[in-house]
Amino acid sequence: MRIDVITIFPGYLAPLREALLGRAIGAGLVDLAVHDLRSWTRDVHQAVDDSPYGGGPGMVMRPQVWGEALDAVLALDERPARIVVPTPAGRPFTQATAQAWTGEERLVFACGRYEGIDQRVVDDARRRDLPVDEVSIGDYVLVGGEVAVLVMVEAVVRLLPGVLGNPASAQQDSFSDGLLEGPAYTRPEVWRGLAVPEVLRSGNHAKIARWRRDRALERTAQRRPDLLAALPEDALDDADRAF
Ligand SMILES: COC(=O)c1ccnc(N)c1
Repeated sequence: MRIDVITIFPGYLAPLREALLGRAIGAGLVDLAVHDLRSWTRDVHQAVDDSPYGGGPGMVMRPQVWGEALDAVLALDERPARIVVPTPAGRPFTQATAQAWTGEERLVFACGRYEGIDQRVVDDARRRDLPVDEVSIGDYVLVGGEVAVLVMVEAVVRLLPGVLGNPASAQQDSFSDGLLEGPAYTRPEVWRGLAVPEVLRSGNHAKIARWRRDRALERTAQRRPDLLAALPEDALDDADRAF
C-alpha cells in the first residue's frame, strides 16, 4: 500500500516512521510519502488560505493550491487512489472503515487546517470519478487533520498482512467482533492484593473463552449499548443471551 499525505506541517507526520509503522515501511509493506502543500503555492507569501465567502470566523484553504497539489501527487503513481479528507463534518471512521481501506492500493490524505478546504476541491475530485471520503475520527474539533491521519494510518496499517507479529490479535481486537474487548491480565498472579481471575489460570480453554466473551458483553453493555444494539441478529448465541 502506498500512502501519501499532503499537509502544511510535514513534521507532524514524523511519528508514522516510528515503531510498528516504521518497521512496516522498512519491510516494504507500506510506502509513505509526505508532501508540503506550500510547494504548490505561487506567491511570495506561499498563501494557502483566504477569508471565507459569506463572512464568518477563520480562514478557508484555497482551491487552486489544493487542486494543483492533489493533481501532482496523484500523478506520482499510477495505482488507483482513495482520497481521504479528515474533517469533523465527515462520516465516522470506524474499525470497519479501517478494514475496508486495507483493500486499497493507495490512500492520499489531504490535511485541512483552519476552517477546512474549499468544498470545490472535493467536488472537483468527485466529478472526475476519483473516490473521496470525508471522514471524522470522533465528535470533536482539532486544529488540523494531521492528528486524524496518524490515527487512521495506524488503524489501517496494523491490519495489513505481515505488519502485526500475531495476526490473531487483530481478529481479537475490540470492534472486530462488534464488542469491546474485556479486561486483560499478566504476571504477577497477585498485585497489591489484587488477584488475576481464577478462571484465567484454570487452563480450561472453553471456560476461559466463555468468561472472556461474558466480560466483553458486560463491558459493551455498560459502556457502548449502541454497539450491542447494532449487532446482527445471529451475532449472539444462546449462551450470550443467557449472560
Ligand atoms: C481539522 O480536522 C479536524 O478537526 C478533524 C478531523 C477528523 N476528525 C475530527 N473529529 C476532527
